[in-house]
Amino acid sequence: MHASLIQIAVNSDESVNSRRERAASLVVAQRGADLVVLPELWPVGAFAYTAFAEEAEPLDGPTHDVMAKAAAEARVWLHAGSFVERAGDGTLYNTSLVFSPEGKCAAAYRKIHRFGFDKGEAVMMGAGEELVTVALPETTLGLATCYDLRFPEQFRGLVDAGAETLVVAAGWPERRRSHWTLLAQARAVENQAYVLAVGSAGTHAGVEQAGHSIAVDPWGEVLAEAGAGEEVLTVEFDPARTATTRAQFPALKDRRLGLAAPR
Ligand SMILES: O=C(O)CCC(=O)C(=O)O
Repeated sequence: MHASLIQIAVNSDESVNSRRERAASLVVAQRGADLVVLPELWPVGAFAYTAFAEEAEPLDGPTHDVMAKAAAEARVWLHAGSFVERAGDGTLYNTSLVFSPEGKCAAAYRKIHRFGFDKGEAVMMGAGEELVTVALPETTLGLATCYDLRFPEQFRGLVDAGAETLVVAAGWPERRRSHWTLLAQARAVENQAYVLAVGSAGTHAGVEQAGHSIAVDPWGEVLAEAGAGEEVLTVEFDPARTATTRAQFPALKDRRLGLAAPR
């Protein structure tokens, strides 16, 4: 399988419309890939909290339409990263969309773990309540967004639901880049799954983005890693290796669930 991870730059001096058009061109240029992935909240910027309400869109808004068209034009499966969704009741969500090569929306995932503690996304957005997997012809994707990467139970839940390739769309800050790389490898090793973790580049709202998108195999080996700037990271991988790794080193079968609480 050939995946293209689009580490787009999200800088404050570019408009949302311009970046949307640029992202679409980058997707279309990946024709020939099987899967293309964009990062978290790339239209507005993951830390541009003050613009969230103004740039919020319905599920079938401009980002949906532009990305559906780009997926169909490129004939690829497209994880279009996330955007600020305004639901029917007015609640904002950090929502990722996945499109088929025909441009049909195959899945929507609302970020489960909101970042910011007592500010930003954590107080401005609603939390997703559902795990989301997407069955591609070659592999089943399990979806996660940025801060979710710190919560192994979400990934185990995705594996229990059949995920073989874990896709993380992020807007991870440079300040904690060492955590990003370490956690991406940890999620791959403990779940014996591919991890495709896609961050953004650039600086917005005063927060420098880490870049360093990374593809990790089910043994925890790094297959490819981007630098800090805008870049399309391409990676070839054999999806069957998830099953062979799990069969040859069957640690997932040794899980002990339902242990007694300490006395
Ligand atoms: O967990 C982190 O260090 C970064 C999380 C984050 O930036 C986010 O979820 O938007």
